[in-house]
Amino acid sequence: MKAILALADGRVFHGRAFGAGGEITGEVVFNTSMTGYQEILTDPSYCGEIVTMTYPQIGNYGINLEDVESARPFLSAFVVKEVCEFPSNWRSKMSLDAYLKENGVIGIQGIDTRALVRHIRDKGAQTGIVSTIDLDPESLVAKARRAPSIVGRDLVREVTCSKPYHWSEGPWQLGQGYLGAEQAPRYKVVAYDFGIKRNILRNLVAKGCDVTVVPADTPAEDVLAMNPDGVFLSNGPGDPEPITYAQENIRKILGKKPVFGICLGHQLLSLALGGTTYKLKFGHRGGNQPVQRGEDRRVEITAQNHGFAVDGASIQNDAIQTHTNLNDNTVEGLEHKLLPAFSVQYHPEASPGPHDAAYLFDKFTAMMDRHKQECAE
Ligand SMILES: NC(=O)CC[C@H](N)C(=O)O
Repeated sequence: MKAILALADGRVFHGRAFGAGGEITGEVVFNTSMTGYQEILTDPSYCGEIVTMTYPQIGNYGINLEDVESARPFLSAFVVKEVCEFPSNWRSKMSLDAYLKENGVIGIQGIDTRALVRHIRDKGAQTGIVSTIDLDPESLVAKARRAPSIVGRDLVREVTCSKPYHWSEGPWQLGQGYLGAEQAPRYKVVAYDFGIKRNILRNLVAKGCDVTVVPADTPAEDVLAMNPDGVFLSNGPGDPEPITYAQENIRKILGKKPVFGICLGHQLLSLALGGTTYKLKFGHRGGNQPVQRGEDRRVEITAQNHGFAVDGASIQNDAIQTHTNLNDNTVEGLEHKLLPAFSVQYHPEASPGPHDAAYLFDKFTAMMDRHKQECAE
């Protein structure tokens, strides 16, 4: 079956449908990870986005029931050069095609993804449409132009949990699957779910945290009433600016409890501090982004997935820029000058991606230890 991907600026790509049929709009972005398509499909941060994989063949190891980062895929559509029809892996339970069909996600293959990515890099990420129903390029471009932009929309409400829940699953081990907590938890953490990835929760459990996940709009008063040792701000989709309720809650928690933010959490923390964010030309998505830690100039290869960034100058009175992206010098990490709060724009939990930044979870527990001690004195 034929399918078309059309961009708002008029560029059109013809391909073949896989997964579910239909029509959907979204911000067209690309991810440079060579593996990890399951984790990418189920990362709620991709809500509202049409994701293109730069790796040319996707689906080789099929779909298993373990490598998921949330309950289901949240992205709008999936764009690939070639889908592997005969997956091979001992954990595989079904093909990528069958998985996308089951979850109602539209796929398009046979696309010259190199040409598409070069176009996005030159012209910028923009709204697009994928359709298996309407195959008229002009009509599709017109629909893409009319579709809402990702800027200014609250997508967090579409992915956050509806009620609080407790998380106790730890990291995965070969032959054993996901482990439980190895030790009695030493820290009580409340994690704001703006679209949280499970591997963040697993990393927190591995470091001795007892984690309660709460909906994105949970009032700060309710979180503080739980008396946690620390508050975690998760990743999540879309533009951080319209998520004003989260910024207000973070402002009320700052200084009272240690705070650690990742990706959208980092952007929301910066906005809560009075900083500003802006949309990057085409974002950072992949498992090979070089980031330098200012303190000792150590370079980490990081996993990333974001289209917005923090303006460093806007927060320099309150926070130190701890990490910098070596590709484009954008802000990758912050630490408050006086209060126990820090955040990174990238994904230390990886999944998929390199584990160079896993030390940040220890930084959070060390911060909670220090704060506990200071409160006891
Ligand atoms: N992974 C994330 O949390 C992404 C943050 C935000 N949605 C962005 O695109 O910049």
